[in-house]
Amino acid sequence: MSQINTEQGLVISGLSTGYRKRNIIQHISLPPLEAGGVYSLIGPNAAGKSTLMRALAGLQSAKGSVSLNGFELIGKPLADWARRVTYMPQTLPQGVSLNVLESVVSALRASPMEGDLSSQDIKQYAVSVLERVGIVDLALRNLGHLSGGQRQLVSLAQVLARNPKVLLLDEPISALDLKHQFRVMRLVQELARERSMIVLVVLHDLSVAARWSDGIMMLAKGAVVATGSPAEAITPATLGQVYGVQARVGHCEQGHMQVMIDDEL
Ligand SMILES: Nc1ncnc2c1ncn2[C@@H]1O[C@H](COP(=O)(O)OP(=O)(O)OP(=O)(O)O)[C@@H](O)[C@H]1O
Repeated sequence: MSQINTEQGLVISGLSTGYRKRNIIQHISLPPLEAGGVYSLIGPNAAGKSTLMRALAGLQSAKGSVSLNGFELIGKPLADWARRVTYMPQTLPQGVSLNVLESVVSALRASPMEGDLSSQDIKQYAVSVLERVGIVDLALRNLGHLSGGQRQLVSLAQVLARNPKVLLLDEPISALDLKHQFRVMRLVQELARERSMIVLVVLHDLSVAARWSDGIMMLAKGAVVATGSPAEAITPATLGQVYGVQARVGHCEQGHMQVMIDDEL
């Protein structure tokens, strides 16, 4: 049996998961993810990022250890995960006949963290979350009538409203324009700090990942290839090995890391 783990943060150790006929994530261990930190999970298509995220949300059976502040989650009922971890999947809500505000309220009502809030309090809180995400003007619009980017912002509001200890975001800015990408990443970082939340986010834009992350986990073929600070994990060598590209890593005038691709290898 596993030892009692007193380590703080989210600790992933010897984790394996996959599908009925195929193991995808192969016995991975990561440095602890700390409260208040934003961590990016990066890697090529089909590396296993979403599979790992679903396992960390308790939505897929897994072996090994996932512990939060010493509480082992593997083997526990979904309710134990849901009290601590909220997951925003890659796919966006479709054709739901709710308006935006109602959809955030119903996400809150479904949340085990709702507590004893009155209906009025829940609604006010939902409005404050829409304000924070910058979409309060969409509050009364039907979800089914929104653009892809607007729906992605609503999904984000739904998960942020639940105020989890661990927030898992699977490609949360894939449908957003440049300004909204920036705004969402800044908001996610601010909320992680304010609420001492652990955020793990899947991103494909490595310059964005480098700019907003406290730590990077680079995954390829279900295994961890590099971890550490953005500068430690994102290098021409790891980019060549994992993505098969000839890349340069530089810095812009403001000092932010920039990843540039020169060619395929
Ligand atoms: N429901 C499923 N049943 C069987 N295999 C699956 C299922 N979902 C994903 N896979 C397989 O698991 C592997 C990892 O997929 P996953 O979606 O985790 O990758 P990813 O890194 O998130 O990719 P992307 O960047 O393209 O979103 C792929 O080979 C995929 O075909």
